[in-house]
Amino acid sequence: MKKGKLLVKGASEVVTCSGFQAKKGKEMQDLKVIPNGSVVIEDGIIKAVGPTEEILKQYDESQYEVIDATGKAVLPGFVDSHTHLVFGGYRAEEFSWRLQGQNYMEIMEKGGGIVSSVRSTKAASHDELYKVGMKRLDSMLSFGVTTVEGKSGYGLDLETEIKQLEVTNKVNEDHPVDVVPTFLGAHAVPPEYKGREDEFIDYMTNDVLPVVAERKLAEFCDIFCEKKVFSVEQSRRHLSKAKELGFKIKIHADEIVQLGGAELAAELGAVSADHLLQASDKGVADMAEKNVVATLLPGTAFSLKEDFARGRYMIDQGCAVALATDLNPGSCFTESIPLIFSLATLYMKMTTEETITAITINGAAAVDRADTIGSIDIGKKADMIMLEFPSYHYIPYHIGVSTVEKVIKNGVLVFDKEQGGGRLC
Ligand SMILES: N=CN[C@@H](CCC(=O)O)C(=O)O
Ligand SMILES: [Zn+2]
Repeated sequence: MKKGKLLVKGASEVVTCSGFQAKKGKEMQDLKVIPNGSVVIEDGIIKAVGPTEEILKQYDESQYEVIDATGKAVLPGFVDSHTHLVFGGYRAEEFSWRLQGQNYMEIMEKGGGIVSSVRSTKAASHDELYKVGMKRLDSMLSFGVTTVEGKSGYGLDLETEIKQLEVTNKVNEDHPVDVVPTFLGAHAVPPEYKGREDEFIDYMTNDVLPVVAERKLAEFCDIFCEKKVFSVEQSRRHLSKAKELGFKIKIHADEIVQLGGAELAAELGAVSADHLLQASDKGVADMAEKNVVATLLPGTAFSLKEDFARGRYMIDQGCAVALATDLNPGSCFTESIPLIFSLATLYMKMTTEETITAITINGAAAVDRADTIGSIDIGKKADMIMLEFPSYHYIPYHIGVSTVEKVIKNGVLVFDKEQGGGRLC
């Protein structure tokens, strides 16, 4: 009777990240590591975790399929809590323009940037978007990601926003990685609405948002609150309606200019505020007080050659910090978790422990799932990774390279470098 019963046995360390809510400030440092540990899984759920000796006394290993984790570290699956997963086309030329000195907003103002991806996403079929979405999820899985958030926002009209969200929901159904859908219809002002930003927000708020709610296509609503994009007042209006309709809230906040997005996130009870390169001291204090997860995206700052968000300061002020890739076709085209580890530890003054917390339990909190994923705790989904190495310290140490050997999703082995390194089901 082994079906659905898995024993991950004798890991040199089980990095549990134990907890059922976001870790704030100093709590981020404590990974609650069990040396020489084992994990018992039944029907996709963690049934027991503890020192191997104790687990083997309580559970008869002959009743389980066994993964031998001797000499390997086991951690919760990573949660990439901010991505623009489904988009059509690419913008490689913009990368070279940026190398030549043009900045992100200049490119956006001359018709490149987000609206360029809007054109390609409108032109792409459902099937084309599905294929690239699945491919990107495969890549994320290989880095140990078991849950991602995926935003729309390359439609900016009813039909294309719906198409993106339908594809997001479909890849969620078909791929082992879970995808949390977010509606980001207010991602940019389309050219036909230039100078009529309020009308566009009214359209998104009154005509598109209710359809997304009615069809249950997204769990979160997000907005790009930024100078020359959407003001704090427009963001407040749009997000307040979203809340009334039952969406949870995220905000692209204080990325390029200090506009007050962090403060707005706290005022509205957002689950997370993201980017935050320019967040004010008051914004940081407000987020800490109101338990808004500060989701930092160092890959984007790196790619845009901007100063990094003040991760160290935010943690010291008692914030819960999450880290994510921000995978998107413009400002940061990467699925690379190792890159995020390098940037957070080497450039943002975050410790390895804080970085792991930021991409496990705090990532889970950023998608409002800290009660079911993000840690190795009894009763949670068995989403786990096994490294090729004996300790979590190898993750940032092996610079830019994935240290993940195996990925277990809902109690099933779905990726194994030893079996070729592709998706197994
Ligand atoms: N800053 C706004 N939105 C995206 C970038 C989207 C794009 O450039 O296509 C972000 O989170 O970085
Ligand atoms: Zn984003």
